[in-house]
Amino acid sequence: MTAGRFVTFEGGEGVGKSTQARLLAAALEARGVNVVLTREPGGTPGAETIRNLLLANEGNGWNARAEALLFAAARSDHVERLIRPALAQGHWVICDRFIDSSRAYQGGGSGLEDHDLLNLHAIGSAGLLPDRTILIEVPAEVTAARLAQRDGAAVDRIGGRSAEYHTRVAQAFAQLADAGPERFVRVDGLGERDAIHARILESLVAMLGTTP
Ligand SMILES: Nc1ncnc2c1ncn2[C@@H]1O[C@H](COP(=O)(O)OP(=O)(O)OP(=O)(O)O)[C@@H](O)[C@H]1O
Ligand SMILES: Cc1cn([C@H]2C[C@H](O)[C@@H](COP(=O)(O)O)O2)c(=O)[nH]c1=O
Repeated sequence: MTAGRFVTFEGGEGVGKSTQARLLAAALEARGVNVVLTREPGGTPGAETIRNLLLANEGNGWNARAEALLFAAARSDHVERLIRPALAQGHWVICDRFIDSSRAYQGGGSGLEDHDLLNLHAIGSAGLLPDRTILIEVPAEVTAARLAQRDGAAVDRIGGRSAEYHTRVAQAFAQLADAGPERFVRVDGLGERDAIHARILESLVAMLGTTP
């Protein structure tokens, strides 16, 4: 049996990651590919519990290092119990956020060092990296309107941070993509959902071994 493929979606809040992850999963399943669609933080019962600890607005929250440790712990459980077994069975794993979110949010946004975050990932998840990472980029004023329509006034602990914080996150994502063109694909998330989906599928043709 061939090993599966691991594709992640990254980007700021409301850029369309979940929408595009679902469209990609459906397109792959229609081609007969076994797909596991999952998300971070979360994807296993333990990691979903940690998600609630991280994102709930109740309580005092976490300092940046504690936050990074909690994301790494959630990821460790997710990788060990869901992602690696699925890949070993030849499934494609499509994950809505992964290690690059820690590098962009806890690194770019909160100021932790990239090598420290990669060390945590080495300890927690043996450094597993995706085969392909789709970075979706949308201007902040557009995502603000989308999120207002989707969530109203509700924001979680990290989504509710300042505009400056989220600008640093977006810049960090762009820098990661520029530094890793062999893994990252940068996708313009403006426009029709289906047109964006078509561009993403096109970028995965070589991995699929067929035309889109
Ligand atoms: N291309 C698009 N054009 C307009 N609206 C879109 C587009 N793609 C997604 N949306 C809408 O924007 C909102 C955010 O999309 P989605 O939930 O997929 O983003 P996300 O990046 O996963 O967000 P978050 O990080 O907050 O979970 C949703 O209401 C979705 O229906
Ligand atoms: C994996 C991961 C996530 N985050 C942040 C990014 C978002 O604000 C939330 C997740 O919410 P979503 O609606 O599911 O996108 O968590 C982070 O800061 N660091 C991470 O590693």
